Amino acid sequence: MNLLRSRIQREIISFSRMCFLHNCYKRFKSSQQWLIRQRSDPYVEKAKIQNYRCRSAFKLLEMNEKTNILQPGLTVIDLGASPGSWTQVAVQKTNSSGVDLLKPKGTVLAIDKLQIYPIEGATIISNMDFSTIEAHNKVITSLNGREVDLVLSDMAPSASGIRELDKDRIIGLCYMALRFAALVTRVGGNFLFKVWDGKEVPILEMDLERFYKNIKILKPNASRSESSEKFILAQGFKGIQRPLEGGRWG
Ligand SMILES: C[S@@+](CC[C@H](N)C(=O)[O-])C[C@H]1O[C@@H](n2cnc3c(N)ncnc32)[C@H](O)[C@@H]1O
Repeated sequence: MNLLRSRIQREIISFSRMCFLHNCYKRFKSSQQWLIRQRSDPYVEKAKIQNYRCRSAFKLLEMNEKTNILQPGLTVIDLGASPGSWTQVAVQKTNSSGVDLLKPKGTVLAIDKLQIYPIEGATIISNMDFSTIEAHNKVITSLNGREVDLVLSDMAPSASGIRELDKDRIIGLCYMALRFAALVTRVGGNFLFKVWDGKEVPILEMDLERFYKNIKILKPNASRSESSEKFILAQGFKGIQRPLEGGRWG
């Protein structure tokens, strides 16, 4: 009996070792592929040259080129902003330059659960998980009563390796961003956010139609074709009844 038990224990240990080694190999392989892809990616090089913190800047630049959602003078919130390339683009586009010099300055507020190093012209809220009430209150306080023209969300959960679970998690982040956008956006304002395509996306699009006049799906060239990532632009916020101070609704 004892012999059998120790044999089973040995088998379990060697199986665990095999799984551990297999996982190490998978991680090594995927980090090698990541390195190769980064080296041959023209957007990585362009981001370095143009001083953007990462290649994602070109996704927003391209989507803005098509839709003109970023204009001088706008108030913009950037959710899941670290390392900060979308915030850099938002600051550039909402602040006047050249012929727009007479237009008012924009306001950009960026938040992430990770560190965001300072970006001139933006208010940064680092190391704060947006799924907490404290984070929502902090953003609302920083807005100082100003209504928001545009909410951006490039938030993405850390990959668990289980695709369906990750897709569900990003949908959770999208609904959280939508609820917040509905609280702070002015009537007519816009909401641009990232999803990973999946069975929940059509339901999300239907929910968006209750709050926004126009829904567009965008897949910029800078978004890798093999990625299920796509962006949804919801335009023309219809407005909701918001709670007044003291808990009444108005
Ligand atoms: C793809 S990155 C954003 C890149 C950014 N748009 C840029 O251009 O630099 C996704 C970010 O979402 C953030 N994120 C995910 N869940 C979050 C949460 N609950 N609260 C705040 N940030 C979150 C991650 O920390 C990560 O930095």
